[in-house]
Amino acid sequence: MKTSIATVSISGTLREKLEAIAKAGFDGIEIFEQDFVADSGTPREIGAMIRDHGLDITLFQPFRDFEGLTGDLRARAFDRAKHKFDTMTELGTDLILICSSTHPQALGGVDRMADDFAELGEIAKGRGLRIGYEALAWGRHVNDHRDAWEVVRRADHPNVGLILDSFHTLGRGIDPETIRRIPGDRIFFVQLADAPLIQMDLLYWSRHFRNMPGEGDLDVTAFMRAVAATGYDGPVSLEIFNDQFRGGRPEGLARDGYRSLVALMDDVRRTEPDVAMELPDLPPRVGVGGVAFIEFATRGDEAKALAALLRSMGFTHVGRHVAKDLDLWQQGDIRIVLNFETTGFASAAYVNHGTTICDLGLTVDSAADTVARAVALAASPFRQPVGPGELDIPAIRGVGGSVLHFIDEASGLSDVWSVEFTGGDGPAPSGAGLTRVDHVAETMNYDEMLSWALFYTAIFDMDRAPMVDVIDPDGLVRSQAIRTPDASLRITLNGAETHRTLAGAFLAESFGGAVQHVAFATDDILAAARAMAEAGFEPLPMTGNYYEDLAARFPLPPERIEELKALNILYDEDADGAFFQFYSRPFAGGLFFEVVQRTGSYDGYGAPNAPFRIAAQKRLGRGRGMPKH
Ligand SMILES: O=C(O)c1ccc(O)c(O)c1
Ligand SMILES: [Mg+2]
Repeated sequence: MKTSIATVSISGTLREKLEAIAKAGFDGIEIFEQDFVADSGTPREIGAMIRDHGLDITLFQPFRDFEGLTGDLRARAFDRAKHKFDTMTELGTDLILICSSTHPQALGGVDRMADDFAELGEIAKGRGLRIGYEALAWGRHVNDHRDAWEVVRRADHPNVGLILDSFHTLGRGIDPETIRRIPGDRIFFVQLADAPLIQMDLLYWSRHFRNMPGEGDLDVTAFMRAVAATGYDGPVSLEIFNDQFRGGRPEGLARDGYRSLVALMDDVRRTEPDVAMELPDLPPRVGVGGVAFIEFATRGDEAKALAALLRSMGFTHVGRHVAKDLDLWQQGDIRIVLNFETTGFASAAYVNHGTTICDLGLTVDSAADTVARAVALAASPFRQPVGPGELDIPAIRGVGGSVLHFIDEASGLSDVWSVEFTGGDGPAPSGAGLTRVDHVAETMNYDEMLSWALFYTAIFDMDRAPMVDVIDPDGLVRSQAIRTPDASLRITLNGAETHRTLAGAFLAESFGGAVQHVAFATDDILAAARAMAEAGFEPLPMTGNYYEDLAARFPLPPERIEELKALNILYDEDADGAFFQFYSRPFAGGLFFEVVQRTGSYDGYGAPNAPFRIAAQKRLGRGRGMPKH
């Protein structure tokens, strides 16, 4: 299998696109006519430039409105095609994509169209070229790959084959299993794209909303499994038309494309074991047991305020690092590391962002496999010199340049607390009854959300929940939750579109994406809130109106509402269960903590409460220079 990507999928000039595509590791490109026409080089020079980047030209496209015409129009279509054949020869590519006609005068009739293709196939053959026919989902007479295949089958010419595009098949709701019946050697090319499920005109949806496989809602894996089962062994190529990508960074897009393609082909290989595929070996998606630790880079007054906040939430300062300036705090299964070092990675994070969560530790099945899979999927490994007495804990780069460390039992890495910390191996203090990390919320620019969702779901065994809109009084924040099947790890990605939202202001102040809040789980939120109040914790104050509204929305007994109000606890429920949550006040530029209790199988994050939480936080400001505790 050769990997390929259409030049339309990436932003920039043709030269910038080629740099990024080659660097990401693709074998080839589909050259789009527009990219080619806009470049100042001759076809021969452009072909050479592409090959100089180590890339093949897997396809030249698109050629429109060819089949089903009569008289002069038909003759002109053949002349246009011959012209393109000349260009292809100069460029050095042998395959052209002909998409099904949308011409108002094109006639239907499978045999008529087959005759057109047989005739053009013969001309192509004379020049050593091949033509591939793709059904556009909005084609005038042909808009289904089964009909395009019938035209190709009847054309019965060795230089005429079928081109499949996952968008056109899946976007129209056509069962991809129908592909299994097509002989693999009659399929000349395969294009892949995903898309979010949105009700809209097919053409508009296709030209503006496609995204990388795994970033949308189409079953591209089922499509590719069916293709692989035919024995097809030609290029697998991404063809992504997306407005947001047109303005993105070429390198990031090419890397995401490569990541999505390798993850997809790896899934196909695991589910279609008879299919032979040349693909580097990579471990399967990684199972995650939960958050092992959360590390803050912090100093000075902010560090003192953070320690006081942790104490008021029931955490205990249980240990010190044997060699470094690190404190370990614990409650239940939650471990928080405060890193005060003035050299190294955490220090750099502090200098760049102020107090920040610079590192997340995840408990995984195998730390070594996690890094191997992540690196095979183009994630960046992270290394720091290992000091005396320290364990070498595998790590990669995560959101906004932060770090993800991986801890497992098999390699003894879970002993890090007793090995590296004095006092780190005592019994877990129960404190206010916070038991574990419920979720970690990362804030980022809206246009980075797809990329980070892909990062997590490609590397880990995690799935996306539907996107929800969070209404900030000053703009919209989109929120995308991803979680492991057993909810042992939940991450919410919050995409801010303006700097006036709370999330956007945090982004501006922290200079890029980062964890903005961490939610801790408890089995008894009333007891936890009371214990914390006694320890001096100051919750985010909610309004009286909120509780009036709660009484109207839910049939809760008045005493219950009074209890929630007294403790500033927010409430939500759905058909599956109930959700209770309260918040800390913002600290260190907009970070905050949350405490939650889930009952039944409530799986959300209290999105209906978010506008009121955000308004309350905005009333308090972002907590830079907040009074010392
Ligand atoms: O939107 C289009 O016209 C178009 C062109 C070429 C393709 O391969 C395709 O899938 C769509
Ligand atoms: Mg296509």
